[in-house]
Amino acid sequence: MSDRLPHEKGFHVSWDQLHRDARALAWRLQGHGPEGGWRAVVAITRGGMAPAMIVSRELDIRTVDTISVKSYNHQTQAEPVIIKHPDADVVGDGTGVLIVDDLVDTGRTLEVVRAAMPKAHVATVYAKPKGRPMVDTFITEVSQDTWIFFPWDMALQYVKPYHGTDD
Ligand SMILES: O=P(O)(O)OC[C@H]1O[C@H](OP(=O)(O)OP(=O)(O)O)[C@H](O)[C@@H]1O
Ligand code: HPA
Ligand SMILES: [Mg+2]
Repeated sequence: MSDRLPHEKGFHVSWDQLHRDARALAWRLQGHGPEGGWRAVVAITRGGMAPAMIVSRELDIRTVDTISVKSYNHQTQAEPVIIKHPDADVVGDGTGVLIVDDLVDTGRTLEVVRAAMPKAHVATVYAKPKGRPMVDTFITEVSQDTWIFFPWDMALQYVKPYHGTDD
């Protein structure tokens, strides 16, 4: 985690917001594939799976595969390694393939994914400035010192009312 901290700000994303932003991503991608259209979606597990489901539903892409990149060993960042590849028959050199992830931060994950599928189109819902050059299409940019909290990592909880507090 070391080079991902500290984060001054938090950007909290609800399921509803994620759904709308992933739909906006699909809208932006529609009709922008190569000749013949988008052939397949490859989700970067695990965070890319929910956005990939929404994008593939909106664009009616039935072929969906996954790529799994392991970047962290306990809490130490190591060189990212692909521990599960998508089906080679599905992706080929990546032409017409949409790679989907929830966000790009430093861009290290996408670096290895792009190297494996150089001709694929990379789309993320959110992007931070450092990793932005690794993405072809995204929806919302947040600053590098912002931590994005996704709905699968959060729960609704009680918040104390303002009254009765000193300031
Ligand atoms: O641009 P980077 O600095 O490489 O960071 C972005 C990646 O980090 C997170 O995944 P993580 O490796 O934490 O795994 P997860 O998706 O399984 O939560 C996020 O979902 C992106 O895939
Ligand atoms: O801002 C973030 N939020 C959640 N997971 C992440 N992985 C890298 N950066 C982030
Ligand atoms: Mg991830």
